[in-house]
Amino acid sequence: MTIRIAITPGEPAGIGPDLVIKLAQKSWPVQLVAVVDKTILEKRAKELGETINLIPFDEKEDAIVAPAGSLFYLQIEKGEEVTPGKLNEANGQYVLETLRVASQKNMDGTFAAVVTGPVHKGIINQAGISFSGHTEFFAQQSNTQDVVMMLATEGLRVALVTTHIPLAYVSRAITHDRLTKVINILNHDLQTKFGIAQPKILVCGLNPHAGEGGHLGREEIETIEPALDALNNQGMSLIGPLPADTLFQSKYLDNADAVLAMYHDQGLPVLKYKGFGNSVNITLGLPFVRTSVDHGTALDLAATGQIEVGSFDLAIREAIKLASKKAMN
Ligand SMILES: NC(=O)c1ccc[n+]([C@@H]2O[C@H](COP(=O)([O-])OP(=O)(O)OC[C@H]3O[C@@H](n4cnc5c(N)ncnc54)[C@H](O)[C@@H]3O)[C@@H](O)[C@H]2O)c1
Ligand SMILES: N[C@H](C(=O)O)[C@H](O)COP(=O)(O)O
Repeated sequence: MTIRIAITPGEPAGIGPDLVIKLAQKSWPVQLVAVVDKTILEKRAKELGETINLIPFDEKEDAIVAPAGSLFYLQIEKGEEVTPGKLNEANGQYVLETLRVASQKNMDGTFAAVVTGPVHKGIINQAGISFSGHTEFFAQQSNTQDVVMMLATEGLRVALVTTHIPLAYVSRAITHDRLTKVINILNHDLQTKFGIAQPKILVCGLNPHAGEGGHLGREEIETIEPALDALNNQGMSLIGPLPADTLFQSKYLDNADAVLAMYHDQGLPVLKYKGFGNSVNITLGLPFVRTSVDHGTALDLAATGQIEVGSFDLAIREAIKLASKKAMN
């Protein structure tokens, strides 16, 4: 059976439409369906000097693969005309609607996965909608209490305890309960989605030098160590809390399956330094498969043709892999 995957191009003034147009130039072994206002893709294709044949998606028909240069689309009306590189809050609601529809149609089984292009969190908030990221939005849409953001590149996986919150809130968000839930999801998904029987997870401390025995912060002693001890006693292989500044070296990473960072900019700069443009963002713990790019809207490059498509390509390939595995179980 042919798998169907939803694609949301994200912020229309950014490079999301360009990515979709470029990747539709090749053939895929699944039915890709862009959840989009088709006029955005038509206009951007013209600006890029590319051609794309857009086919209306009918969910009642059997899933079929589109030939190279063609792409199925599910129409969502945009707010206003799009100028490449220029954010317009009048399209904030449109962007969210593409995500809402993709989420709902993953929940009802129409699609086997969703691959998201980059959105601009700021402009959605400026449109009056509180939004911190796809990860949190899809969790809310699917009524999932706890999900985990994990980015992966060749040789490194980094998952996060906290995601899109101000640094000032991080310490109080790292609780025994949150750590336990995140680690359970990470451990479970490494086993079931990535086939690792006994995942080895390196866990970062929060403070410099993992708190230096309590002299540079006490979260390690009071919260992180007790949570890791309890989970290790249940049979997990968690190592830490380790100083985050020295754990990203092959001595530790070669024997590990993932690193768990306490906050966004503790783990992701390392991951992106190693593999920016060749990494994928995977949401663990959701009831459906969701992957995404490792980069943002790159407003400066919209409609220039100067973009790298590696991360989006990888995000689609990873979604196909994960959705195929899920379909077989
Ligand atoms: N998956 C997502 O939705 C996602 C991910 C990261 C950032 N963002 C959002 O994107 C917006 C802009 O963020 P930013 O400026 O920090 O990061 P960015 O990734 O948009 O840009 C950082 C730099 O990388 C370059 N770049 C990014 N993607 C590229 C590509 N595919 N090919 C070539 N060059 C590329 C840009 O030109 C820029 O110089 C923010 O609103 C942020 O929240 C969204
Ligand atoms: N934290 C992600 C990154 O730095 O690549 C990015 O902001 C996207 O997050 P969502 O998938 O939750 O939108």
